[in-house]
Amino acid sequence: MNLADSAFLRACHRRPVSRTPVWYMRQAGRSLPEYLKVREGVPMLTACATPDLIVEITMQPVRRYGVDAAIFFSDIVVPLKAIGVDLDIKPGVGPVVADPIRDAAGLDALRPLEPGDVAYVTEAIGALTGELGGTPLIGFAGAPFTLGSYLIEGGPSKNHDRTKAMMYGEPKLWHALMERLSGIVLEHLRIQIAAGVSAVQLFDSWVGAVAPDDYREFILPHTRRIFEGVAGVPRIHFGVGTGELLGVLGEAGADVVGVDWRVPLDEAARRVGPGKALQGNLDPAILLAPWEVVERKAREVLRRGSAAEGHVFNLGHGVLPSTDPDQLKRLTDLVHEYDPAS
Ligand SMILES: Cc1c2[nH]c(c1CCC(=O)O)Cc1[nH]c(c(CCC(=O)O)c1C)Cc1[nH]c(c(CCC(=O)O)c1C)Cc1[nH]c(c(C)c1CCC(=O)O)C2
Repeated sequence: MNLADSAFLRACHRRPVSRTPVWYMRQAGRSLPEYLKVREGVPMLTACATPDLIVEITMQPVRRYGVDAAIFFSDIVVPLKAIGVDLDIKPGVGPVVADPIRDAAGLDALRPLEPGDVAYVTEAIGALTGELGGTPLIGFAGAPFTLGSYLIEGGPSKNHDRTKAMMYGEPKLWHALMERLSGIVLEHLRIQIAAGVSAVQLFDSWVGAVAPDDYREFILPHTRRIFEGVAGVPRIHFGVGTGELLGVLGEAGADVVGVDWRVPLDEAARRVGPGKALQGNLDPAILLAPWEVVERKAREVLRRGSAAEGHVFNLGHGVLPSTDPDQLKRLTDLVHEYDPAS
């Protein structure tokens, strides 16, 4: 099948589809026994820099579930590690940064990214596009706010206090940091597109912590620059807890807006405005409930999703590690059996 005819790319472009496309954030990972097996004894960031492992892990959920898109196996901190930022991913914790950025001198750690820094990414994407055939591959990057939060806080954070303190208290430093990160993110996405990905997703996972006016002032110019720089493939923009931000996210320039489970998709379509497809939004925790509950809730997502100009079925955030893979397989089949014209 021709890639451009894939249900996923058609839905991103708001064209009619014969079935609703589906993939899952974090579809590759700890809920899969075959993932745990190949990751045995291999640190996360080592796996992310090893083309054979990247290819195998990216393919695992495609083989098992028959999803309509693959997502490149990596992490949002990979480009930062690649330019020499001293960080690690601690199991059960997340990214931890050795020297958090707190002042202008800290910006020196962020030099521009060059293709040679992530040659393993280019190599793995080349191999994957061959293996995937007609299944699109999604490239991704973390957005400047979410990456900035890890760099400023030094690790995962509940309230992003230091991040906001810099944003409100030192706006010049904040914008300088966002500018450096935008440059790195933009280059990382361009490298992935040049290597052959069919779509890109910008993960601004923690941006729901910010009010709409502050998003417009402190973040929007930077996300706009990124999306303008990668026109040519569908651009997906995702964050958690963004119900109040959906309107302003719609202004950032993506083709598809990812929605978490807190806002039903028909309401999200109204908030985002015309000219966008939506992606989402089953609560990942629902997959821990009996199948009958999953089925009822998934049908509700599909029904409400039909109010959007295009709908890519997904969870409202990543697959939880304790998810039974059989539930995801059944869910994938259910979405495929649903008639989007009904
Ligand atoms: C915030 C964020 C991170 N990383 C990412 C985000 C944005 C998406 C989101 O909001 O979930 C993005 C990411 N990280 C990973 C992927 C793989 C692709 C996919 O979606 O299948 C993607 C898209 C692999 C991973 N990234 C990570 C794992 C688990 C580590 C492991 O398996 O050893 C995987 C499979 C580690 C990681 N990296 C990060 C966290 C919070 C964690 C979890 C820490 C933990 O609980 O163990 C930072």
